Amino acid sequence: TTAPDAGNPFNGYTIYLSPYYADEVVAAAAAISDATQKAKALRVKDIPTFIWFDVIAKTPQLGVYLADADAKAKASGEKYLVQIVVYDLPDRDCAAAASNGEFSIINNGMNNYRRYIDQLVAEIKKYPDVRIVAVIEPDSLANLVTNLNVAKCSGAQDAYKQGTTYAIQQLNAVGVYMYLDAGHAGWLGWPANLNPAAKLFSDLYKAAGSPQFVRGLATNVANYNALNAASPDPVTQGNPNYDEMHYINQLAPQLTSGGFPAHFIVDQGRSGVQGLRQAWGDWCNVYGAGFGMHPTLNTGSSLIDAIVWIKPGGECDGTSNTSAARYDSHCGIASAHKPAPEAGTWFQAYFENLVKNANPPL
Ligand SMILES: O=[N+]([O-])c1ccc(O[C@@H]2O[C@H](CO)[C@@H](O[C@@H]3O[C@H](CO)[C@@H](O[C@@H]4O[C@H](CO)[C@@H](O)[C@H](O)[C@H]4O)[C@H](O)[C@H]3O)[C@H](O)[C@H]2O)cc1
Ligand SMILES: [Mg+2]
Repeated sequence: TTAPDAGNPFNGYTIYLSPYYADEVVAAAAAISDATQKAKALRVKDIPTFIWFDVIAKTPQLGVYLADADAKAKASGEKYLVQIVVYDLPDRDCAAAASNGEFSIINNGMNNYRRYIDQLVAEIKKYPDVRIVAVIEPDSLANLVTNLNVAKCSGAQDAYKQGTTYAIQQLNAVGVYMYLDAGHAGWLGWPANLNPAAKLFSDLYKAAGSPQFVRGLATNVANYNALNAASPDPVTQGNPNYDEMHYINQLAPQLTSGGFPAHFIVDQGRSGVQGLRQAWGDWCNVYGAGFGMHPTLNTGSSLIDAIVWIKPGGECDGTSNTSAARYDSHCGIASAHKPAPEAGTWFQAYFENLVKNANPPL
């Protein structure tokens, strides 16, 4: 694979359903006694989400999924696309505690990260007929825009830049279509953050050699913002970019003029209900959230390739156990659903609420 297809990489492709998430959903539905809710829950297993590679031990599993997608493609005559999240930088999630990862900079982190990327690439090379869309490193570059005052983030600055650069260059060489994580309207969408964000993204993109398969940015990953809010959520007060569409419309021209003609994908997996948060910065297991707009290419904007579900609804954002090593206070606040298990593990009560509160209804 030398050059990307022009236009929207999702066009004409069948999205591969994560068996991992489907299994979680089937088990969750089995635990729901109400017949109506159980039926609604089961519908979620047929909605495509992104598969998160949050530990190096999961990298061989990518080959299993690619082989499965390849077989399904050959059996059906359809073209298959697998959605993944690359998420294993050393000193990960530097401004929070809930999703701290396995690698640390001081403990050979950069070598371990390159090994992680190399192992993903080795699996990808085996299945050239399966298209891959990858979200690159949620919460990494966004933290370099707003949190250099946090020691762990300023200490991780070089690692995040070198790591994401290595990732996009290596994945570009094997034809993976990529969207860099770009926080959300309530993070980088504040007017004061827009230009610094655009500069960081376009500088990194150009320094990496403008990799052709880097299609643009992913927004609202694991967050709750509306794509198009009917009216501004009160917590957005002070920010004219009160939803993802406003954020994208303001950011895109700054990226283009910076030499990065970006398109976007927007996570709506947990955006069905607005007006839930006490503060816009509340990000952990926000209570009352619902599954949102279903994945579609009918986005209403030429800037947005697809509405997607990136954070798999029902997988926890972080533990509420105050004595846990990865306890983050954001998971203990009023708007956080408690008690909550460790980040990434199944949060049954939360999933049941996502089903109940889904908008559009399941
Ligand atoms: O009135 N004004 O003019 C004005 C101007 C600027 C203001 O400051 C802005 O305030 C914003 C909050 O409103 C801050 O945004 C929050 O930043 C946090 C990281 O620091 C993010 O947390 C991450 O969330 C991820 C999931 O999204 C988690 O996976 C991850 O673990 C977790 O760490 C929150 O989402 C995000 O909402 C901005 O930094 C800050 O610059 C405020 C007012
Ligand atoms: Mg997180």
